Amino acid sequence: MKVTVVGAGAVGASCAEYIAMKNFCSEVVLVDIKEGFAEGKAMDLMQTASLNGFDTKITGTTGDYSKTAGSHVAVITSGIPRKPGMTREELIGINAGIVKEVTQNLVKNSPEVIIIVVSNPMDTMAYLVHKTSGLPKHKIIGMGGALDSARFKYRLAEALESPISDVDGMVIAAHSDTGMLPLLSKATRNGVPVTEFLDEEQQKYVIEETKVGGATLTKLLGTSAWYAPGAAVSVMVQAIACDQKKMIPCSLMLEGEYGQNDICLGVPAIIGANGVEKIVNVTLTADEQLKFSEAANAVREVNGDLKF
Ligand SMILES: NC(=O)C1=CN([C@@H]2O[C@H](COP(=O)(O)OP(=O)(O)OC[C@H]3O[C@@H](n4cnc5c(N)ncnc54)[C@H](O)[C@@H]3O)[C@@H](O)[C@H]2O)C=CC1
Ligand SMILES: O=C([O-])CC(=O)C(=O)O
Repeated sequence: MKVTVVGAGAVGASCAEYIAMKNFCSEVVLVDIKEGFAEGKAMDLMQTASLNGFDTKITGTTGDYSKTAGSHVAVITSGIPRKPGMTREELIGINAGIVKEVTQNLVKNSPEVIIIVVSNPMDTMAYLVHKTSGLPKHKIIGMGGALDSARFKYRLAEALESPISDVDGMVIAAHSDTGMLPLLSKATRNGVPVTEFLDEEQQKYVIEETKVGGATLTKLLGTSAWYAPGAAVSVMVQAIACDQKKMIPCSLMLEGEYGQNDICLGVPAIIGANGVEKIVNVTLTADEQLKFSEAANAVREVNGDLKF
């Protein structure tokens, strides 16, 4: 299994590192536009192989897409990250052009590829890939929900004063500060609804901190996060590589599901060898359904700024 990661920056390199350390792929190719950068990151990572015990071969290239030919999966992390005080949506002007060009190069060299979109604003970038790649819809997957759900579980465990492995939960809708929808009604601690343990104030705290999880880290770091984003991508790539049929919330093109059409939004899906095997329809409360629709309206407005 060959995986290409475009963008050898913070998220791309973290993603390549987690994929290699989990040892399920034969080859990872890093691509960047900055001269020598991907080659350098690949060499540095390869020099951890004997220390960390993996056999995945990692190579790097400055923009030579012929080296990516025959990739089963490609991850797009190229583009600029936000700075403190910015929204993800403000990145559209620069990132849309980059994502479009990268997508064309990837598909030209790997016509059968499955693309995982990471660059922000992610739901809109995933939509752009649908409109410009010519790939079938089950082969385009936006990464947001896997990361946001991990942050939700972190905040739930904090409020519950429990180990993270005791909690389960999922975030759907948009990968944005206001459009994320942590499904508190379905979150559990060892099968027991978390609402039985947390009072209203604690529930509100968990939801609000989850939604601004990326902004909180951006303020602390001066740029956006990379460890959890890289780990989230590696889980998605592994689900495809190992045909795990794992249920992961991902940003997918909706055609009637959750009452939406012609938009990419986070919904739970079964991820396996074919990419998206199935979108899972979860029953939402009336309030959750309303919030999902509001998130859709906001993403649709951002999508309106795209030029194809
Ligand atoms: N969907 C999600 O959950 C997350 C999305 N992100 C997004 O991922 C993107 C990358 O973030 P970082 O890695 O922190 O940024 P970074 O600046 O560390 O890395 C981006 C890399 O992309 C490269 N690049 C730019 N144009 C390129 C092109 N045309 N071809 C190939 N490479 C190109 C740059 O040279 C740079 O090395 C940002 O848009 C960020 O907002 C970040 C974290 C989570
Ligand atoms: O916050 C950002 O800009 C990067 C991102 O999407 C995340 O970490 O969730």
